[in-house]
Amino acid sequence: MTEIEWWDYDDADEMAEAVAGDAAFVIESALDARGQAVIALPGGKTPLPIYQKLADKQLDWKRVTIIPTDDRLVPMGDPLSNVTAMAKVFLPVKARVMPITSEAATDYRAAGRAADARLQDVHWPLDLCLLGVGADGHTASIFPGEDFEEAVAGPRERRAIGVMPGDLPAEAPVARVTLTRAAMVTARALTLAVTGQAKRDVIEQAIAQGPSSPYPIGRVLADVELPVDIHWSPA
Ligand SMILES: O=C1O[C@H](COP(=O)(O)O)[C@@H](O)[C@H](O)[C@H]1O
Repeated sequence: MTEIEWWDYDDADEMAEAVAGDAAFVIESALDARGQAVIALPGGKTPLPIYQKLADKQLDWKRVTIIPTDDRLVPMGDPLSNVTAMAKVFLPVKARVMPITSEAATDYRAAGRAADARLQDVHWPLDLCLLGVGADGHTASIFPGEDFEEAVAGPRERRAIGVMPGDLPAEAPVARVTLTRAAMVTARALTLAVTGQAKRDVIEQAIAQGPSSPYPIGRVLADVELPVDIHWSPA
């Protein structure tokens, strides 16, 4: 059973400050130990204040690689592109922001294979994997649907796959590329940052269901070997 600790905050700004502080500590430790750090950050809207507070930290950003936990198959620059949002904040501080999608891929599965190949060049495991959660219980871009089992229980060495959500989410109704569960849970630090009571209810239910949870976040968090921190604020 996974050891999970909840951290509650009054608001999203307070949560962002704490999560950015923890992430900076992890990055600093990796830089001290290895001279480089590799972290995965979630997309969507919730982490935007965290990006900014993290980028404001005095770190040797040139030696930090940032990859999205997942991305939508849209052109670079599109408002739905997770890596574009990260690049806007972290390129000015000179971090290496690495896309996991490319416009050249012919279909979502090919895009997933290309991402997996590209990620073989990155130092592994991740120093930090920060995850978000959707109101429907998806995390990164692991959704119920035909690619679900492959994403949560595929070969351990596979780092990324292409995914077509069974029900396309209204806020971003497109195919995706996502890190696999294996790539995420082998990170040296695994952390979630979420807002809102509805998401908290879904996560608590998913954790209680354990490995048989129909929610992606439940499958990802079941039987994780390292302790997991969940940062939460009401809005
Ligand atoms: O589609 C996605 O959604 C989740 C949740 O996003 P949020 O805006 O509700 O915080 C996100 O974690 C994931 O990376 C993203 O691609």
